[in-house]
Amino acid sequence: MAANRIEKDSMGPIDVPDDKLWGAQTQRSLEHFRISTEKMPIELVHALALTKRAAAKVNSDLRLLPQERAEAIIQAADEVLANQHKDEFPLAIWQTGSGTQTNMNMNEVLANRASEILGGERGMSRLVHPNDDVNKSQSSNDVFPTAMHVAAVIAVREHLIPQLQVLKQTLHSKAEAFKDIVKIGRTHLQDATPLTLGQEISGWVAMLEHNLKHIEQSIPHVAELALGGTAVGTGLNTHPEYAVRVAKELAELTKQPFVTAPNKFEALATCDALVHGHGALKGLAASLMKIANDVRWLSSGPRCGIGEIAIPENEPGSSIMPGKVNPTQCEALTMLCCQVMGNDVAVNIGGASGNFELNVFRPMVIHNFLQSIRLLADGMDSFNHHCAVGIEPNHDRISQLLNESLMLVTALNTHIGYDKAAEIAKQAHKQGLTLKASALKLGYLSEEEFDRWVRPEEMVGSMKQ
Ligand SMILES: O=C(O)C[C@H](O)C(=O)O
Repeated sequence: MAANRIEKDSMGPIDVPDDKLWGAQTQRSLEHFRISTEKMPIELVHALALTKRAAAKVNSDLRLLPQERAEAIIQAADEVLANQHKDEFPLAIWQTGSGTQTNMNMNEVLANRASEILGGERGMSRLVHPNDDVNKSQSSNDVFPTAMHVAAVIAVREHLIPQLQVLKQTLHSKAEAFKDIVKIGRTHLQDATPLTLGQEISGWVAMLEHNLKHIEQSIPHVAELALGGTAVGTGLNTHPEYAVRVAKELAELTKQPFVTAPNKFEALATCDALVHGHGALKGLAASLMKIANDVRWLSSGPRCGIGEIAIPENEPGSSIMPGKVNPTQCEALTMLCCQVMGNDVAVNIGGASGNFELNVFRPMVIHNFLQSIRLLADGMDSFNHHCAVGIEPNHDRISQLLNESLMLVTALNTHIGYDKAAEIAKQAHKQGLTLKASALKLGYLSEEEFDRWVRPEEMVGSMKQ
């Protein structure tokens, strides 16, 4: 057991383990919110350290904070960014809705560590104050939303978008490689007219292209930062140049397009940017769900399903059925898409529930947002490497199903009319005949006409993928 020291806040003294850098408010939160296992995500902790670093620099430049103290805070923040203090941020997502306790957790850790860097000690005789120095020109109400946006933009641009581009490229190569393979189409889960496998996959690629655009279009709003609004958006206790300077500093530190929010009241009172951004993530989940479902249906079998494509066989599928292999990557991807859609509902309800000057659903919103990004990015990476790259056509099965299909009859519409063509198809289906045999039996056309008119490869149109 580590020894304790006494830390104090406005509520009075409280014991804190001596080996920890956090202070009284972190300790109170730990004791009052023993709720579930979800902790503040590391991406958010890092974004908060970046925000504190930027604020200390700008406060020092504006001569509001002694340079020596600012440098110590910056060094402490850099240590957090280098994961040297990763056990110092133990707080639950399910805490105050403004994120104040996590903001104070960071303020306390940086103040105690900066004090040590300056040759002082941690605890009540520290040389750096959590509120007066580390939190200078700030309120949780502008700091926490800023850290949320910093974490979200970095996660989207550095983790999600690269994986989305890789999967899109893999599917594009498949669409090109399979552009001449004619197969039967399906609508309503019933046989329809033919298309090429390349055309079918090109639809998936176009879906991902649209998803990418929707996600990119959501970034500028998320790149607006609340910092400088302080408690209610008015900027009380800040220098007039602070908001613009601190956003610029964060943009330089992260190489991301951050700007100060033009309206701090909106930035504090809502989570609209993340609601909109998560909407784009939800859209991606909807697309991935359709793609993964199509892949597993097309690869179903191996003997008794559709079986038009083969996918990599990665691991045994069954503990009881020998030799069975399952489309497990599709299953993982569709499951995580469900989770992202659920997260979207939670983000929407949280975003819709702000009151007056502040939205207090923030830890939940950022927890869901970052989880959705991790799920989608890792999920696409896994699906790409262990499934999509290995998709191959099963030529025999594709031509078998194509030639057995009744909807090739659609090509006869323009020659003998819909009604006679329908009669041919229905008779073929009822009597188990091929289309040609049925057509000849009804006497609506000659064998030579059938062969000339019913040509699947000429039914796929000129739609390029
Ligand atoms: O923690 C703060 O800076 C403000 C707090 O969220 C509040 O508005 O009560």
